[in-house]
Amino acid sequence: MATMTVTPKNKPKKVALKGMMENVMEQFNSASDQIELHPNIRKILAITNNEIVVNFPVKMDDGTVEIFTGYRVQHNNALGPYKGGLRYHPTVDIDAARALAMWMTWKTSLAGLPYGGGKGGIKLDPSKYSQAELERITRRFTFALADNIGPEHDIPAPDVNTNSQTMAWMADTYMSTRPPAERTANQHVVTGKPEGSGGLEGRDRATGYGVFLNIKFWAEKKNESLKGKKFIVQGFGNVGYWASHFLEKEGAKLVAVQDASGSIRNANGLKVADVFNYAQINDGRILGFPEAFDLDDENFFSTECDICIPAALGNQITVENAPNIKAQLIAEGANGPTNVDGEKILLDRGITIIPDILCNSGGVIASYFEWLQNRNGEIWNLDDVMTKLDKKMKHSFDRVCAFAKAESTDLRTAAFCLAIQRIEKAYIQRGIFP
Ligand SMILES: NC(=O)C1=CN([C@@H]2O[C@H](COP(=O)(O)OP(=O)(O)OC[C@H]3O[C@@H](n4cnc5c(N)ncnc54)[C@H](O)[C@@H]3O)[C@@H](O)[C@H]2O)C=CC1
Ligand SMILES: O=C(O)CCC(=O)C(=O)O
Repeated sequence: MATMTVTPKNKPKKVALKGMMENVMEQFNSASDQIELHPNIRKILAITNNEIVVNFPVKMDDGTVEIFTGYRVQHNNALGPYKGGLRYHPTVDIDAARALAMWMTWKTSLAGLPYGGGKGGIKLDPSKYSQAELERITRRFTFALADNIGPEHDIPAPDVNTNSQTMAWMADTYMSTRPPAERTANQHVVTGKPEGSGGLEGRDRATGYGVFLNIKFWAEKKNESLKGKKFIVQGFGNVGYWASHFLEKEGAKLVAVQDASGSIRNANGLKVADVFNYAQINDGRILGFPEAFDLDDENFFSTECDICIPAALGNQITVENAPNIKAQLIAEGANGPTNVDGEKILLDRGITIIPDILCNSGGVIASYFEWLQNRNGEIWNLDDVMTKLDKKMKHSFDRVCAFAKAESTDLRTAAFCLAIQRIEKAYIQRGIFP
């Protein structure tokens, strides 16, 4: 099934992206204290390597010119090229890009990939632009970034409101800036491309599948079945939809969904494919789905359920709603959906959180497979992709759980410790910081 076209919210909702940098720094500092990170390496990892901000003009359909601001933050490349998505959203700014780039560094490190971390995007509301305008915006942005990205330097991918079409435009524009003999050899400048243009079969579902796998591993550890478990999902785009799809296949029941248009619920279960199909013909919005009741956005997270999957934006679970969450498990599909203060409340209440850098790492792992496929001139099949993904995710899950148990700490701190330790080791091995 294709990735749904998603339009951003059209009504006010609390989205406090401002605190994302403070959150990721608190998480980093607490893990660094725990592992007694080398002070020099701590200094390096606490800041971003490069921050690229570009203002570029684009001609609109009506002939006027609009200026857009795009960002690419390259946090760290000690383990390999910068890697991470590009987001098109009104909340994109330098602070959000910095925080998201840092999370990418920890995510790629934890997953054992030969990558560092980067992230970026354009501050814009894509619902206000035609497809032709979005294509021109993407191509101008890529052209503006061209000297700062590259298949062995910085490799963007899809994120909120970007998809395989966006990546195809980016690859095409980037390749056109290279000398003729090098053009097609550069298609792995981005991952998440359409399958006909170097993309990997399975990259579309990889993040949601990875979220599902983490939930399955958690249930197996508790000797519980997912059959009949109730779950709620915030964000019904690429990640939220696919996570729901795989959970439903395993017998779990979707009981509430929230997207940018609003929230819906049905305690008897919402059919994932029906909600998806409804949104497809409704500008990507779930609100108004006939077999559901509307739900106040404020009450979404307090819906009765076993599993809660935030798969939209950052800072969604906070001190305001954490006390009312009913789920036993938060599986973070989004990046930074739980802020540090909200997390303390959840942990005190005995709720397990599978942290973003572990839970949603299926996407970047599949991106790595796509990059290898392009680099080696291969075409991988879906079965191989899913099997390899499964194996890698299980390995990460087990390592994080084992570390958390051995150190009597929570899963996020464990994931951060493992991720930072791998980077520390690389710096030390190079002999730069005796
Ligand atoms: N696409 C990928 O492969 C990966 C995505 N992620 C993260 O997962 C999250 C979702 O990404 P995608 O599914 O790719 O994006 P998407 O653009 O496909 O979907 C985003 C969804 O969030 C909803 N949304 C937006 N604002 C909202 C709000 N204020 N309240 C409730 N819902 C809202 C949208 O309506 C849409 O349903 C992001 O945090 C992203 O960084 C993480 C790893 C990989
Ligand atoms: O696939 C990728 O390279 C990165 C995806 C991403 O942006 C993320 O994991 O947050």
